[in-house]
Amino acid sequence: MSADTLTPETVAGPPAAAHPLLSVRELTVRFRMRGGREVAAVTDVGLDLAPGECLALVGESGCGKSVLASALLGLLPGNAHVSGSAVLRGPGEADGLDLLTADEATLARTVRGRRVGLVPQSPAAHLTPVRTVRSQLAETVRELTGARGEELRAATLTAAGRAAFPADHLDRYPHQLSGGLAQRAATALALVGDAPLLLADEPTTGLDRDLVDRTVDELRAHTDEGRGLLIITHDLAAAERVADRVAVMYAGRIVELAPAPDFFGTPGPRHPYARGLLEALPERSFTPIPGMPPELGDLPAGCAFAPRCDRAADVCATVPQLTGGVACHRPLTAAAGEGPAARREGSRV
Ligand SMILES: Nc1ncnc2c1ncn2[C@@H]1O[C@H](COP(=O)(O)OP(=O)(O)OP(=O)(O)O)[C@@H](O)[C@H]1O
Ligand code: NI
Repeated sequence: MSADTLTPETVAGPPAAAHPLLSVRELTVRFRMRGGREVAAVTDVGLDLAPGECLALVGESGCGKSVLASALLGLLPGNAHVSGSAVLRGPGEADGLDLLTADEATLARTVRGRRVGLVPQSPAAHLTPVRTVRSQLAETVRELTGARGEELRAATLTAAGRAAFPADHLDRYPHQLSGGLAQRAATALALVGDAPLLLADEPTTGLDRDLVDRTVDELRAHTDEGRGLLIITHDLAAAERVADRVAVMYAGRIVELAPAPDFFGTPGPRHPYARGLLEALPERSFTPIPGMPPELGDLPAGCAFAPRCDRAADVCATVPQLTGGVACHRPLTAAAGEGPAARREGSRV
């Protein structure tokens, strides 16, 4: 394209940046409990996922990661109130489909398993108890690819192999599987349709390190040819291995969104909570974050992390917005020698 054909839109970036695969805006999920109490599971979440990108969503237990994934698939229970938007776009599709307002028939027929795949957090609960893994896998392969006969048998074996599910266990029923094998069966099922967007919720629970690496590498391979991967994980080493960007969630909000090399390397995390998560790792300073996450039904006013934060000040009495990739009034700066890289060098010399 010559310079004189450039419009403000083309100057702003390539088409991939202009049309992300997934655009989430102001996603909020509240559960209405008996007695009128509300649980703010997800608050004002915004993020984009580009074609071919892997985003890792990390954060302590109960911070809203799985609720976010369930919202994208229309799988929340009836007492959930959802607002905001989550637009999924096919290649070259400018408008896309808002997953939050799509009707159940659309979600069931065209979204779940086809446009959006899910590796569920509790695989045992998602496998059909009365059927063998082979039968469940074959049915999914047949439905999503149309394969029949010998082709179907071979494709079923290939699907099992992608998630390192051993062929000699295919005739077992879910209750005959260990947690790790059930996890691999669920991963195999989720990979079958090569869905443009894959949500993997704790896909490596119960796996040893070799299998963790193999599983996340296979999930990462899913992003070839412009597919996207949102991986929810407690395993920061796995996130570092496969993610392009990291989103850190705390008490229902995204508090940091950063390129993975910046986050895990230099300058390191900028939100004090994100730094705390990294520093809690045994291979870092092995120091837990003091205190406990707040109750989502009873959030403090202002920054929800302030009661646990060694940098909290008066300004933290208001909720910080996510600007420039961090939602903190007093973010860490590498220049001040506060990043984890600087701390590590200081403590190990
Ligand atoms: N059906 C529901 N009704 C009421 N509250 C719910 C419901 N489902 C989830 N929650 C609440 O929403 C919050 C977020 O839960 P979520 O499962 O998303 O956490 P998570 O970040 O995935 O944690 P983990 O890492 O343990 O899987 C929790 O406090 C949970 O109690
Ligand atoms: Ni979860």
